[in-house]
Amino acid sequence: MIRREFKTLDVLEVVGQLDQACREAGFFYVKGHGIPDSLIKDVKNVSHKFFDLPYEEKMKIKLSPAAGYRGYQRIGENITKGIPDMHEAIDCYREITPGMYGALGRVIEGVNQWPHDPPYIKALMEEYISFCTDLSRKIVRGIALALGGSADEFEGERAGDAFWVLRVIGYPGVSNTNGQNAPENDIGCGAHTDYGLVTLVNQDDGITALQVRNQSGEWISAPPIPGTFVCNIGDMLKIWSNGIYDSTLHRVINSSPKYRVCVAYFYEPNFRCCSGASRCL
Ligand SMILES: O=C(O)CCC(=O)C(=O)O
Ligand SMILES: [Fe+2]
Repeated sequence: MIRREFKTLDVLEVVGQLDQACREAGFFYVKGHGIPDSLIKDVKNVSHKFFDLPYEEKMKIKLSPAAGYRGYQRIGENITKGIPDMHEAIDCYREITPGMYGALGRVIEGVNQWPHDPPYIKALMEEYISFCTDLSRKIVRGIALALGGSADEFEGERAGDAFWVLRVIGYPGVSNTNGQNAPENDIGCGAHTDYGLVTLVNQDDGITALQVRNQSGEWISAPPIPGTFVCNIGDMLKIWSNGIYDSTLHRVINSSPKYRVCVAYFYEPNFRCCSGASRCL
């Protein structure tokens, strides 16, 4: 009995902290999340190995309409507000079998394209995605409570079968020309808000590149804290919270000479949520 009361208090405390972070910043760190540290690191290590490969190798899993827009995207292919981003990436989505979502889903039907080497990468990434889905669901349950709803407010028809996205992103370091650092830092990812519910950012330790815009309009760094995820709110959660929580602008500038990897997991509503479910919006 006493144990139970303690548990309720713990939940209330975390929910209170979530509420404050979502109202004030739209960004927070998540620790004690239960995802094994070894898995979090392995995911980044295999990503580094992939981006280290020659361009022709990476192009073997090239993103294409025929592959449901899944696969490798070369540097500069991703555009934010008209400007090419200085990153390369592997884009993955919840897999969609033919006909699953009718005509609307056809464009994104397909399975993810994983590098062939190392052979275990597919299983590793799929395990990671499954952990991220569970963790995101828990965070969103906490957010639902923080908004005064029931814990499962955003489950079922809304996000019970999240159309998640995983982006494995690589940002080249600042090049060293004639022994001097280049004066200008390229924008790794231009200022944007994420469009979904919540994002889990698993970034390389030791490189500070992610920047978040605060309420005074200043860019604040969100440095990596080992063992944690940076989590941020997307536009759909802003809408579902009636604007009580805001999706915050952020950008990436890798000023370090080191190549930086970030594996970003985006937890989204169900694919059909806004087209088929009567409870939505
Ligand atoms: O690289 C990062 O730290 C964040 C990337 C990001 O904001 C995004 O992919 O939406
Ligand atoms: Fe983002």
